[in-house]
Amino acid sequence: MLAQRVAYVASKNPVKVNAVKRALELCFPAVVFSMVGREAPSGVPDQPHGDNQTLEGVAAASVGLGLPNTGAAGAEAASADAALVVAIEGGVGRSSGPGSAGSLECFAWVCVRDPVTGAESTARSASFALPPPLVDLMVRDGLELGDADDKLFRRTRSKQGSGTIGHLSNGVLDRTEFYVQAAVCALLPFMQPQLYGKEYGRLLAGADEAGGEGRGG
Ligand SMILES: O=P(O)(O)OP(=O)(O)OP(=O)(O)OC[C@H]1O[C@@H](n2cnc3c(O)ncnc32)[C@H](O)[C@@H]1O
Repeated sequence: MLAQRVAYVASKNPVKVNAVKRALELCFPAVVFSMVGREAPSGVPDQPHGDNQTLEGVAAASVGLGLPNTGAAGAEAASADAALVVAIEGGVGRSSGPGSAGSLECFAWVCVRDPVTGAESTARSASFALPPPLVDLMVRDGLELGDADDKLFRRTRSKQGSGTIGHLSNGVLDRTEFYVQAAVCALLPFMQPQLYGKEYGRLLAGADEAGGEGRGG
């Protein structure tokens, strides 16, 4: 019998919930996850700028949703079935790469927390350069990337669909896939607790027990 666990995502954006679900399924094939998406305060602007602000937002969101004794959501997350809390925060920042130095690039940070042990892991996504017409709308009109994208490419709620990366890559890579890889990277310590530390081991220990019980019965 497969172990059942609840995974909390600090957003209701289906792109983020689906990306985390796919990453968890790939990383932990012996566990069946039910996903709960809830908004959690990041304490940073809707469009975070730079690595520091984006990281600050993703860390705050994962704590706000998952820590025990932070209200009903926290208590629930601390229950035996609660496996992990995952937050993803998209950010933009100045690129330092040759050829694109000074232009804006888009990236995300992912933070994964075990709400019981407090073990935490973060990873940064890949990044891509934003084209000048999009940057103009963001800088001149103060729009967040998703709104600038909708306006420039005449789309609706693009941030809940293929995202800017989906449009720019002609569908080669969509926002969900873009986040799946980053989420897998953030999950590595939870997959290899014998290498990263026993505080990351609760999920697998629980899954092994449930799998063992199932095989025995
Ligand atoms: O509901 P929440 O969780 O806030 O989801 P969001 O999509 O609004 O929140 P983020 O803070 O993660 O994203 C910041 C902005 O980056 C935008 N964005 C659009 N396409 C993107 C892409 O392909 N990759 C990363 N960010 C993208 C997104 O639409 C937002 O306007």
